[in-house]
Amino acid sequence: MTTLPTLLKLQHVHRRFTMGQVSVHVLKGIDLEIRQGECLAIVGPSGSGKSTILNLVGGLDQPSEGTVLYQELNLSTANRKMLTKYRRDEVGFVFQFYNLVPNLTALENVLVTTEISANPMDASEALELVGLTDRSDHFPAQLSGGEQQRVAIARAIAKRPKLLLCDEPTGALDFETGKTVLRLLIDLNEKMGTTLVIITHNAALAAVAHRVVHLRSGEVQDVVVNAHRRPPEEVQW
Ligand SMILES: Nc1ncnc2c1ncn2[C@@H]1O[C@H](COP(=O)(O)OP(=O)(O)OP(=O)(O)O)[C@@H](O)[C@H]1O
Repeated sequence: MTTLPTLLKLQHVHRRFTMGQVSVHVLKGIDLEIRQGECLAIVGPSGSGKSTILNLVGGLDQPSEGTVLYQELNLSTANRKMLTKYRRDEVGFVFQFYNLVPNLTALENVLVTTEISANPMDASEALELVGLTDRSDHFPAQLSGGEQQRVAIARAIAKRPKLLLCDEPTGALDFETGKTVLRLLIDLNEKMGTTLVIITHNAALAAVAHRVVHLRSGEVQDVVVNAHRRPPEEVQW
């Protein structure tokens, strides 16, 4: 994986949040590269700054200091319009609690994305990729947690993002269902070349990634290349 080109680069990134008199220094000088086509896991204890990094990488937030570069685009200085375009065209998001629209069917939830994307796949094709064609007309409440997460993944990938950002994607699922969802994400990474970033507090999950970033108190402790990646089916947690 070492020869893959860089897709996204964080340089000396700091993030402070100020509330009244109190300032919290959450990210303390992060240097990190995300490479094209890799599966990168970011692990660390609760509060270590994982979601804060994901928000910066996803163009949902900007650093207090330092640079976030997506290819030629400087996300740290980009204006709102540029960030919106970046999120719309380049990034898919998958969250722990799916974030589906409850009164839309599975297909309509995917259409929400495809209708505003430049080069989307058919919403039905995206549902087929996650194995849910027969559930297209079902509402989220009629689907299991794992199925809802698969709809959320279909929604995220339907716009063919270069980068798929997953925040605790299996966090609300039981062990077996979690493995199915993880398998789906790994397949997307391998078959479609989508760059995958998975953040989790569950270190065991990181065995499926090419590289693992260990985060502690807002600093990168180390970045480990997984010499022996495990298929999701073999991961225990
Ligand atoms: N908007 C904000 N305002 C103030 N503090 C914030 C804000 N966002 C995050 N923080 C603080 O930054 C720290 C890191 O939060 P973050 O959500 O990035 O951690 P995390 O590693 O993703 O944790 P978890 O695994 O619990 O989701 C926490 O102490 C949090 O309270």
